[in-house]
Amino acid sequence: MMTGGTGGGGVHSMEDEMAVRQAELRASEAHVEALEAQLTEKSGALADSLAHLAKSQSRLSACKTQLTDCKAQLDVKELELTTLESKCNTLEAELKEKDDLIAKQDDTDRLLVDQERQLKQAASRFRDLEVQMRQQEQGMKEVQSKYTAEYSLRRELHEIVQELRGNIRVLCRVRPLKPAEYENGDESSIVYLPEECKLRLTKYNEGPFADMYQEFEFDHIFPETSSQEEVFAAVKPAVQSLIDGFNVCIFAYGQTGSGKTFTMEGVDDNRGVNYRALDYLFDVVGSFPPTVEADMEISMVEIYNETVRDLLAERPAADEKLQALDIKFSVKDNSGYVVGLEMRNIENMEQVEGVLAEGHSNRATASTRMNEHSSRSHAIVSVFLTVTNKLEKRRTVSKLHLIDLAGSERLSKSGCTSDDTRLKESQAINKSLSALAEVIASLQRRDKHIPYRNTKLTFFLQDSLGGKAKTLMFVNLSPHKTDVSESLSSLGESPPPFPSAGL
Ligand SMILES: Nc1ncnc2c1ncn2[C@@H]1O[C@H](COP(=O)(O)OP(=O)(O)OP(=O)(O)O)[C@@H](O)[C@H]1O
Repeated sequence: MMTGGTGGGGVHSMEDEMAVRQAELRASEAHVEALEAQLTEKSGALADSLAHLAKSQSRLSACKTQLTDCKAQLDVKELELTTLESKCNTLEAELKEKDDLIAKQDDTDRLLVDQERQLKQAASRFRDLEVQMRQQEQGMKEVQSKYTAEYSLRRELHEIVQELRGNIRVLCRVRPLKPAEYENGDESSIVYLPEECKLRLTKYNEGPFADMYQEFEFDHIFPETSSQEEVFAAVKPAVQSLIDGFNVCIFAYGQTGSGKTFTMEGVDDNRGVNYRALDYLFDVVGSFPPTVEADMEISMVEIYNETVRDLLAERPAADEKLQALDIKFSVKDNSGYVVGLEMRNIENMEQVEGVLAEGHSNRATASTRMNEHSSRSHAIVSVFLTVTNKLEKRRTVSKLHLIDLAGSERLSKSGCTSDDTRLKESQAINKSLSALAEVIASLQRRDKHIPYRNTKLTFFLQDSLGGKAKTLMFVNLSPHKTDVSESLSSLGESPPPFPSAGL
């Protein structure tokens, strides 16, 4: 642009400046071009870089996928590894168990070898023992046959002796006077023994008939001084008969207080027939050879007023009476038997003591007046013996009845007839004692019919009275003068027709 003052010179400077500016423009354009060229270059480079990046990213993503796959595979492998490890552990444990088993098996094998060796030794020892046993068996057979021969001989001899003596033996035992009977120093006894088996009973002590006496004969008489041992010695053969297979009855008969219970049971420190018989039985049975076996059972009954009571039965209540039992007939034994009778197995004297004590205590509880009751009832202890000879395959069963009879006093003595209980008791006792006497008498007469069934006592004892059975009767006597009537009565005689002088 031209200004007024300067004319032509301002155009030039403007042209110059324009030229400068153009030159600058051109330079700038050239620079822009250069920059553009650079930009294009850079853009190309960037595009390359981007393409490279895209490639790299795609490679990365492929790598990542690969990595995920690898990881998944790794997990699977890890799982497999864990399973394998656990399998490995199990196998290791199994292996250890197998090792232990093998070790044990080795021990067992060693033990087996050892046991085999021991077994061989035992077998050889067994063979030796067998030989020894056969020899001993042979020896034993010889001993057994000797024993059997000796036993039969002894049995035969015993039988002959018993037959000579008779199957019913009557023995008399006189008890000593009791201190209370020594009246005013009077120690005289009405019993005198002129001979071993003869007894003389003084009927009157003084006065016109002082010399009167009556004599009685027995198979044996035991005077006042006889001991329980001496009495048992006479009973032993009867007990032996039991072992030989015969039934045996041992009775004690006599008035109350004449010594029946003392003879049969005895006292604590001086036992009687019952205990001594059982003691003897255990001795004999204990000496049997091993081929002979014995089994013993015991029962205990009481017969009171024709009622049988089992003294070993369980009492319904502590203070109640024992139940009455029935006697029925057994065709097999041809005898009466008590239905439901309690039998106790006995193997030694301690058991016997226990059973008999139990029976006595039952008898005592059953009565309010024990002493009177026991005098007025029959007590029967029965022993059942079974002997089995295993070699001879023979078995014998025999019974021993030990009977403490009720007091035999006559009605007039036993009390006033107005007492109903006493009267009934006396009648029952009289009935059974006379039935027993009748049975024994008919046996001695060898009657065809023996009246066993008349009373419970004879019915119960049927198979042990008569036939081959042995009976032993003790007649117990009091030596005191006030008992003379009863003593005569016990001996089967009528009492003196009038009161004895001095009594
Ligand atoms: N041989 C004897 N030696 C010594 N004492 C005896 C003898 N016999 C009997 N006694 C005694 O005489 C008393 C009566 O005897 P025991 O009781 O045996 O008579 P019992 O006939 O059985 O009488 P019960 O019929 O009343 O039972 C008892 O004290 C008893 O100890």
